[in-house]
Amino acid sequence: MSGAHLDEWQRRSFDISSGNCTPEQTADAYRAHILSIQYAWASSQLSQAGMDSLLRTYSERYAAVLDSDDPHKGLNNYAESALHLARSQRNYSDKWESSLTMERVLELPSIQKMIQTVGGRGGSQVAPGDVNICVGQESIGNLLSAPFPTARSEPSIFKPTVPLQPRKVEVNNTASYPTTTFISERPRGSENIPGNPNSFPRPPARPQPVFSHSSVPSQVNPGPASSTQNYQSSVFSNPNPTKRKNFYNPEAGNGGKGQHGGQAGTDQRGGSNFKTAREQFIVDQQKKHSHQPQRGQAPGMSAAVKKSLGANRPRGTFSKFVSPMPRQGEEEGGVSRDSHEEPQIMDERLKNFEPKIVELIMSEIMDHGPPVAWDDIAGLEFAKTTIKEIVVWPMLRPDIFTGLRGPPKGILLFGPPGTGKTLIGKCIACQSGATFFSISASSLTSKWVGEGEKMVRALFAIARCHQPAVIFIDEIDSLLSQRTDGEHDSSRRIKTEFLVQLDGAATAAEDRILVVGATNRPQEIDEAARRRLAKRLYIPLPEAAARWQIVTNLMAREKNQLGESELERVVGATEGFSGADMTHLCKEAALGPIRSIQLSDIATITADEVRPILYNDFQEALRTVRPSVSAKDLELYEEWNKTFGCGR
Ligand SMILES: Nc1ncnc2c1ncn2[C@@H]1O[C@H](COP(=O)(O)OP(=O)(O)OP(=O)(O)O)[C@@H](O)[C@H]1O
Ligand SMILES: [Mg+2]
Repeated sequence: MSGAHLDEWQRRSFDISSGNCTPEQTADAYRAHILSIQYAWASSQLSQAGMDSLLRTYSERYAAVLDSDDPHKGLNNYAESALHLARSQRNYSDKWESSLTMERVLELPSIQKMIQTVGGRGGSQVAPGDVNICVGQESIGNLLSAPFPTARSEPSIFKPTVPLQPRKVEVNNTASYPTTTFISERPRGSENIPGNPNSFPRPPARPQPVFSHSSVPSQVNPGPASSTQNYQSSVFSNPNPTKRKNFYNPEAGNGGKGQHGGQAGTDQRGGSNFKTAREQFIVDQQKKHSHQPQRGQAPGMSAAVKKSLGANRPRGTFSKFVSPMPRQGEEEGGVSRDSHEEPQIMDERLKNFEPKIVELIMSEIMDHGPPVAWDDIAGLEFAKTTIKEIVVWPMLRPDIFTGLRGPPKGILLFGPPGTGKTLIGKCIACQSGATFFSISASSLTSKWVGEGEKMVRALFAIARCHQPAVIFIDEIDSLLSQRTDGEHDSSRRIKTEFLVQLDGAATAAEDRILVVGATNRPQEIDEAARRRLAKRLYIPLPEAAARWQIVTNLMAREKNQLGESELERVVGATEGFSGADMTHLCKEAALGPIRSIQLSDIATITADEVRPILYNDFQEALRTVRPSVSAKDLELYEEWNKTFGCGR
């Protein structure tokens, strides 16, 4: 380095090390050092290696002073200056401020020209309300360009013979010039916000908005009718009417009054997503109903639509009552019923029932669970055929199932536990297409004396309103067990009411209500009820073919290596098993591959690596799964079937 540079360098270094420098001076000194180093290198007074070394040293020291948050040693101004930089950035959230002021706007050439134009046409007659100037994005251009050429061609507009009233304009008389000017400074983007208070601040003493459609007829001295219309049409000949309206007539969106206000409101809706509360309600209702599930049924089975009727809704103290009544216009027989629910009117036949009870019954309507097809029920061919004959066909062709061919009004499915009685009930619900009520005995028995029989009456009344209907009562023995002397009066009354209703349903030929009861204790059913459940179908334990089908159906969904002969051996080993036992056995066997996995691998093994189900797994499972129906029990069922059953 040159001598001068070195002297300067030394002086600065001395200053820094003296300890008398402020952080600002230290930083300056280091910055000067860095510049000197660069200068020395650029003028070949310093080698590259020396420059690198010195630059690194002094850059670090300089940075240390800048970033140090010790007020005696550092500036700690890095973040500050960054924030300062950030603050300087203009962004859209900054409030936009126009450079136009009240005073300056009058100096604008266009304003001057306008003033001259008006003045040249006898400006003294121009009332304050004739000129409105809005300083904003587009409004000034629109106002200045649109109305005045029109005004020139139709001078009557601006030369009213009757002195004009102070009118619908915001007046700002800051200047001595008689023309009334209203200047509004708006933040950018506020013009599309209806009712935005920023968009048009108005002094309270002047309640009418500028160019308000609704205010024009009432505020302006009418003059010639055509004048008013021309005036308005020229004012609103904006290529973007919606925008203009939003800006000038914030009330339009709120259902502006009067001819123009109404129109503006309509236009605005057309241009935006605004909906009235009623429109929104209708849209919501349509959406809701378009998602309402319909019962699965064959095409053409419109008569057999199952309504959910509120069964999907969670029940609670405050849950809204959904009337189960058929809608107006719905045919009595339910033939033209569709799934579209609308607010329903109370059915005459149900007016005597408490809504609470009706709702409770409606909540018992079987929901549309996973669909069950007839083929999902293994075996039980006789029962299935009979039920189809009694339930499905008469529902489809009520015209030919009349008179003696009329179907029975009551079915009893009885048999050992786990043989598919409830499954058949679900299948009827899915396949018959009738309104399906699934009632458990417990829902009909209430702790309130007298409620139970009301429930039974309401149940049948509602079913009558929703014909064709199937009332499925699982475990019917608990509801219709034999009446004994010692039993409680209320349960006795429920039974009696049930029998009466069952009788009514059975004798009313035109009613299409079918009661299906299921029980595994048929011998406990009251004899009067037994008579009314005329078709008593035995649901026996599955035979070999049915067991085969159950295993095949279940295994089809799993990875397995079960050969034909092995399957046969499984079927042979499960004599006396119910359908539920077979399902249990398959579940147990399916766990075999999982049990064979090492405990250490269970967390990491992929589903594909799990081995298929083998015959061995069934053998293992057969060690733990036993039939749930004893031979003795079976004899009782066989006996009862022989005595009361309708099977062959
Ligand atoms: N015939 C069958 N075909 C296919 N699966 C069956 C059959 N019978 C029973 N199952 C299986 O057993 C399960 C229990 O059947 P379900 O509930 O219908 O028996 P249930 O006769 O109503 O018994 P319970 O008298 O104890 O009420 C069914 O979910 C089904 O998986
Ligand atoms: Mg059952």
